[in-house]
Amino acid sequence: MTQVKVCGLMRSEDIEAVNAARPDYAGFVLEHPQSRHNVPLRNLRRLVAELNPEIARVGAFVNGPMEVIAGLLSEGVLGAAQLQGTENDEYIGRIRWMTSHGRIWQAIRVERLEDVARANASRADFVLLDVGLGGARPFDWSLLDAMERPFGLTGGLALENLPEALATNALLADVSDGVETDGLKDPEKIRAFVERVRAEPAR
Ligand SMILES: O=C(O)c1ccccc1NCC(=O)[C@H](O)[C@H](O)COP(=O)(O)O
Repeated sequence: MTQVKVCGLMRSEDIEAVNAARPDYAGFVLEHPQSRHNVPLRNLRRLVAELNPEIARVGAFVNGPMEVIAGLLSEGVLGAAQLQGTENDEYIGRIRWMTSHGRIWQAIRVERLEDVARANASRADFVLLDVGLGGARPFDWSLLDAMERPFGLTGGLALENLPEALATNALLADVSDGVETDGLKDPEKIRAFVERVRAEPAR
C-alpha cells in the first residue's frame, strides 16, 4: 500500500487536521529559518505531543546541525530525518555514528539519469525523489524506470496529479504546498489527498 506524508506542519490546527486524516507520516521543517514552514524546536515538541502517536514524525532539514538531528532521533522526538540539502554519504555516516535510532531519508531532485543513479547509490535508509511536478518543466517519468530501490515522490504533488504520481509505483507520496489554501494547511485538502492515496489499489 502506498504511504502518505503531509509535510510543513506548523500549527495546532494542522495537527488537528492530520490527526483526523491519518497520514502515515507528519513532516516538520526544522532548523531552516529561511523557510516559511520552519518550526522552532520548542514548538516542535509541543506539536509532537499533540500528534496522534500512530502517525510517525519526520523532520526535514537542509544541511542541518548533525548533533541536533542525531539528538532528536535518539530522543524519539523524530522517527526519521529527511535530508533536503547537499548532504552526502559522509554526512549520513556521521549521523549514523552519533545515533542508531530512527531512519535517515534523503530527498534528491531528479532531472537527469545521474540523479537517479545517485538515489540508487545513496546510503540513506530511504530516498524521496523530488520530481518538481509543480514546476514549469515537465518531468520525464521514464527516468524512474532506472530506480533499483523503493522510493517516495515529493515536490509539487497535489490531488490533480496524484493518479499519475501513484502510477510510478512510489512507496510514498509526500505533499505540503499541494494541501494548502492561501499558504495555510487546508484540512479538506489534506483529507482528500490522504483518502485518494488510500483508495489506490495494492499493486
Ligand atoms: O517546505 C519547505 O519550505 C522546506 C524547506 C526546507 C526543507 C524541506 C522543506 N519542505 C519539505 C516538504 O515540505 C516536503 O518534503 C516536500 O518537499 C513537499 O513538497 P511540496 O508539496 O511541493 O511543497
